[in-house]
Formats: sequence, structure tokens, C-alpha cells
Amino acid sequence: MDITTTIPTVGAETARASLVARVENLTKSYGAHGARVDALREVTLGIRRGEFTAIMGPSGSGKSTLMHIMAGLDSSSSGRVWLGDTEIGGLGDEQLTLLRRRRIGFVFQAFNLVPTLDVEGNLLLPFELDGRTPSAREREWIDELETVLGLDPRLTHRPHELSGGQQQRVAIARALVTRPELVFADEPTGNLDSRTGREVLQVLQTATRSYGQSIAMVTHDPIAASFADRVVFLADGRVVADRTQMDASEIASFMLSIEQVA
Ligand SMILES: Nc1ncnc2c1ncn2[C@@H]1O[C@H](COP(=O)(O)OP(=O)(O)OP(=O)(O)O)[C@@H](O)[C@H]1O
Repeated sequence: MDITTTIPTVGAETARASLVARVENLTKSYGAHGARVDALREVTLGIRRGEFTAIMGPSGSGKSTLMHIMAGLDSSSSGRVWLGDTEIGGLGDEQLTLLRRRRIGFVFQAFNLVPTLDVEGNLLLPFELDGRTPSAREREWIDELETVLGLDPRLTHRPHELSGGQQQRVAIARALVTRPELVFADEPTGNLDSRTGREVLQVLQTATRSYGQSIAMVTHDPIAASFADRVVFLADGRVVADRTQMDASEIASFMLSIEQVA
């Protein structure tokens, strides 16, 4: 047996198994010729399972474009994208819709709750959209989320009767109810004051630390990124740094250095 070729292969497979999502040589360009914008340039990145990853970068660095392509909301110009073992680039629209519905959770800056549904109705929406009711085990999980996120007294309230922080908690609970492989959070604290924002970030951190939820959060806020286990920095469509556990001041100075170069 040729041991020199066997060992690295096993190592690479193990490393890939620990990734919940990955992209390889991803590029995305908008427009053509003189008006062309290269939003992503040959990005290769893996999101590790069970980690809270922040994707940071100045405005226009490509954060949202990367998130949208990883979540199957947009297509790439070239390169490959996987969620687990599924290569997203090979999927049709219907398969992509199912993948997003069943395997990915989303939390947006604007909460995106359905205004006509109460909290319980919003939490059950992912099941409703999938044409099914939660199993007994899923019902237990929903009950646990409602309690942990402090939503029990609010279940019959509609979004307009809730504070911004409460609405974002509902949105996070809704993203977690189906136990998705990966939750994408897009500036989840962008509409919140700093104290409420920190509480929401703690909720996301708890989802990872207590429940092993993989989360990828796009942000330009150093304080938000400091709650993450890992911070990936983008500048001008490229990954320029990939660090673990940085505090907010380290992140802020690193951002400043990127912005000065850009
Ligand atoms: N639909 C589009 N058409 C043309 N250019 C686009 C489009 N979407 C994004 N871009 C450009 O691609 C680049 C990356 O944009 P992207 O929104 O991914 O950056 P971002 O880091 O998320 O910025 P922000 O923090 O301001 O949201 C920018 O130069 C942007 O102007």
C-alpha cells in the first residue's frame, strides 16, 4: 500500500467533513467591459461545523454577495459551492428552494416576520411552508426555544406589538426551529440599539455553544464580530485574513488597516 498517498487523502476528507459549507475559487462579476465590478475574486473558504463565524469587511467588499451565493440565493460567475456534500451549483430552482427551506436558516437585519401572524404562527411558518406539522420531538424543541429566548409570554402577540429585540429573537427562533445545518445572519443587529444588539448576539452565541448550531454572520460591526468564534475578513472581493476569537478593538484596528489599503 502506498501510505504516502493514503494519509493525506484521509486527512483532507476529515477536514472537509468538519465543514458545513465551503466555496472554492468563487468569483462573481456584475456588468460587462468598462462597467464590470468584480464583487468576489477567487474566494476559497470553508465554514466550520458548530462554529459561529463572522464575515467582516468594509462596505462593498463582497460580504453580501458571498452570503447570497453560499445560501443559494444568487449564482456565481465561476467556482464551486457546497452545503455539506451537496454541490449547490448543480441544483435547479426547485431543489434550491427545498435546500434553503430545509437545510438553511436566515436571520435578516429587518427581522422579516410576517406581520399578520402572531409569534407562534411565525415560528411554525417553516413547517407550514414545507407542508407539514412539527413532529413531537420538533414540538419539544420549539417549546425549548420559546422558553430559552424568553418568548413564552409573547406567543399570541403580533410583530408590531414587540420591541425590535423581541422581534429579532422571534426571527432567530424561527431560523432555528428546523435545526438547519447552517444559519446565515445578515447584519442581525443593524436595526437594534447597542444593548439590545448585544443581547441578540449572546443568543446567537448560545445557539452555537449550547446547541452546536453552525452560524455564518455578515457584519461590518467589530462588536458584533467579537461574539464570533472566528472572523473572516474580506476586502475588495478577497479573503484577506481568517482569525479566531478576536476582541472588538483588535477587529476595529484590523478593519481600519484594510480600509486604509483599499
Ligand atoms: N446587483 C448588482 N449589480 C452591480 N453591482 C453589484 C450588485 N450587487 C453588488 N454589486 C457590487 O458588488 C460589490 C460587492 O457588493 P456587496 O453588496 O457584496 O458588498 P458588502 O460587503 O455586502 O457591502 P455592504 O456592507 O455595503 O452591504 C460592490 O462593489 C457592489 O457595488
